[in-house]
Amino acid sequence: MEPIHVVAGVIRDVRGRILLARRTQGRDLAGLWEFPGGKIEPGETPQQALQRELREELGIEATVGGPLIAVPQHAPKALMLDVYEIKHYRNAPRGLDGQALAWVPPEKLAQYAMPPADGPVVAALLQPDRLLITPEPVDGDAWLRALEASVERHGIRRVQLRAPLFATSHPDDWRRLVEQACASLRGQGVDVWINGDAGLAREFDAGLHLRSTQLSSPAASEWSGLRLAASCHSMAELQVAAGLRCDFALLGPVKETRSHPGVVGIGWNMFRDLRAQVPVLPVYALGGLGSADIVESRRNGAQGIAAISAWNA
Ligand SMILES: Nc1nc2c([nH]c(=O)n2[C@H]2C[C@H](O)[C@@H](COP(=O)(O)OP(=O)(O)OP(=O)(O)O)O2)c(=O)[nH]1
Ligand SMILES: [Mg+2]
Repeated sequence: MEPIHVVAGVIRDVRGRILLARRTQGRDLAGLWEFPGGKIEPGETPQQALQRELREELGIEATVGGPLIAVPQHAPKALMLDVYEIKHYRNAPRGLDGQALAWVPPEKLAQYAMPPADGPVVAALLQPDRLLITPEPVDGDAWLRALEASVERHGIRRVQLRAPLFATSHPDDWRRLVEQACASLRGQGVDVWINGDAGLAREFDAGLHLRSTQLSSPAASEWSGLRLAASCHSMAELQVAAGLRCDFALLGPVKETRSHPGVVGIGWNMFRDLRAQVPVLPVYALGGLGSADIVESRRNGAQGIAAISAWNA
């Protein structure tokens, strides 16, 4: 069955607060808060449908801006939640269907109970659209300098420290590099994640990025109290990541990568289908992708892209 195409708008006031509407009684998802909008009718473009919905529900005349994210959802209802920024609007929004309205500071959005497909929308508004994954160090000091330069130059706000080979062969050197990287990246305002090692994540107060192999036998007690993220290659792994309440997951490879020549990617259609099985969870696309792919990733329901080599320069 074709998914229902729903359009919704991110409407802001002069203080940067975002408008949520509460679904009225007697409809599905009653009582939950949502971005104002509704179903596209035959013959309408998404922009036309959104203008109409905002006029009907709020009494505003809106100019629809750029797309934010299109979240595919498989169950309980097959739908595509297609969200746009609203650039300008005339008139003050009113709840014309009797729905309650709330102007919510972005950092408080998570306090409102929303439908599952809104999880990735809120994440798209609040969390970085790029995740830098470090390469293996050859020379530790050069690795650290290159990491700092890359973060600075490309405005990166989320980093995964990953070097499975070096961490195994030089554990003490790796620990020292992680300590230094955590200190300096935090000074640059970066959200830091450590690959695989719960002890280091705890010691340096970073998030723990789980390898896909760690998802097959989750060590929930060892990970308790840590922020978690996970690398996934299948629906089963994504479901474990969602069950662990990971902040986000990585899914790929979407395209063939330099590090794995000959391994064919899953492509965007498969990415979208897998992503649709795990509402709520923000998912970065990984594998052969760079900044130029962010817009396409968002059209396929991704938080953005993760890459080892895209921002090394
Ligand atoms: N508008 C909106 N709908 C959402 C959001 N998240 C989410 O899962 N949905 C779902 C709920 C519904 O199943 C569907 C929207 O359908 P709806 O019933 O509100 O559609 P509508 O405004 O055209 O109203 P109706 O006349 O058909 O009742 O999308 C969201 O943030 N905003
Ligand atoms: Mg509606």
